[in-house]
Amino acid sequence: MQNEIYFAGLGGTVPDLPMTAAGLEVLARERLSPEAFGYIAGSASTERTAAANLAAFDRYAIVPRMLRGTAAADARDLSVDVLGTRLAAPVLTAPIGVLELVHPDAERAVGAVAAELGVGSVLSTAASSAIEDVAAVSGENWWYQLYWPSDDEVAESLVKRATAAGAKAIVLTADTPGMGWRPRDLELGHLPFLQAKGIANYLSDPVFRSRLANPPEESTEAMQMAVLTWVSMFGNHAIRLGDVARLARWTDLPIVVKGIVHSDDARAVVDAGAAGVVVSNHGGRQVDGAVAALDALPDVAAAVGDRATVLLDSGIRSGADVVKALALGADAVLYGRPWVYGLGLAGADGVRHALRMLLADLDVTLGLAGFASVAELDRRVLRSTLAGPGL
Ligand SMILES: Cc1cc2nc3c(=O)[nH]c(=O)nc-3n(C[C@H](O)[C@H](O)[C@H](O)COP(=O)(O)O)c2cc1C
Ligand SMILES: O=C(O)C(=O)c1ccccc1
Repeated sequence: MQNEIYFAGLGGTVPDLPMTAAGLEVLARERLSPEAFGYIAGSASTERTAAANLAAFDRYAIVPRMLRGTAAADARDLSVDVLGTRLAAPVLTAPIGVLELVHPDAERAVGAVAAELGVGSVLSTAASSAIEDVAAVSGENWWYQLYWPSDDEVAESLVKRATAAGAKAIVLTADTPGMGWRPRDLELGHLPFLQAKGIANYLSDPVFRSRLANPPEESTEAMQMAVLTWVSMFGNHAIRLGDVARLARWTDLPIVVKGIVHSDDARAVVDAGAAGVVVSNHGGRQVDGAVAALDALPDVAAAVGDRATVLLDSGIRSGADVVKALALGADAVLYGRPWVYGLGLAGADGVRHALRMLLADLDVTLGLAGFASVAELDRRVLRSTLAGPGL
């Protein structure tokens, strides 16, 4: 039944939201403030890497198989085990910072809906709510994303708080030692990271607070000083491979390095102790002109083999996109912008809508393509649309 996953628990009603990721973006452009929309939709410079991320999926086509008895919903299994985390589908919500710019329920809505649907969530360091508050509603399967501040003691404190709060993995984002060149934010004169909306994890951190002359709650000026203190420690160009091992001394959790697109880097971080990598170019928001994430995936997957878990983000918009990423070597994907538009349009309901759309589309696509489980997907499922006849 086409809509089983989508309608489960909805009582058969269709929310008043578009049924595609592209449709959500169009509606978000109409309804959200220009600042919020520009922040989400914007990428680095000419935004050609953001476009390349989507175009890369068009260079592969799924070749459906027939008469295999897999089109019935109860014949299918989308579940996966990633780093000891059992997920109902190979999907986690990507870490997205400053979500209060979009909706007051921010990451609490995202964590709760992901848990309700049995998928994972990754909480950003630049979140609008404190780690412990998000953990309280996010169920079991959430990971913590670390932007390693230039103050190591603050970094250590954040990691230890996330570990104590029940995170199942630490995701070290390697591609953002500083912010990319983002024309949309610059044109609006609006720098989201200068807002007090993305520093809840710092304001709630005892080590960070010890760096401030005055409690931020005391006055507008004290809050501004807190924001500037955060900005001064956000960028950290000094992080190196050896820091992966240092991070591992602060926590027993598996470490995943996010933002890997070169196979040498993938091999090196796994040698340095990472249990996983996220093949990602940050949705094209960092290095414009960088390789599309999907194009980087096969080499990275080959480089790490079965030594580490491989995830992919940057361009996942549909069920077919998930099938292609898994077929090219990913164990799971991070889902980004579409649910952020959903959050902005309808809070938790919008996040649920965006996630269910992806899961239902994946379920139907997998079954109609002739596969009973995501574990069956490999390169033979696809053909290159560039390669001419044959597989
Ligand atoms: C508005 C926005 C904020 C983001 N904030 C973070 C963040 O705080 N930490 C992080 O590791 N990645 C962050 N990312 C990158 C995402 O985790 C993910 O890599 C990216 O959104 C994937 O691209 P896609 O959404 O186009 O599929 C952000 C992305 C967007 C669009
Ligand atoms: O905008 C981003 O991509 C991002 O990663 C970020 C980092 C810090 C604060 C807000 C967003």
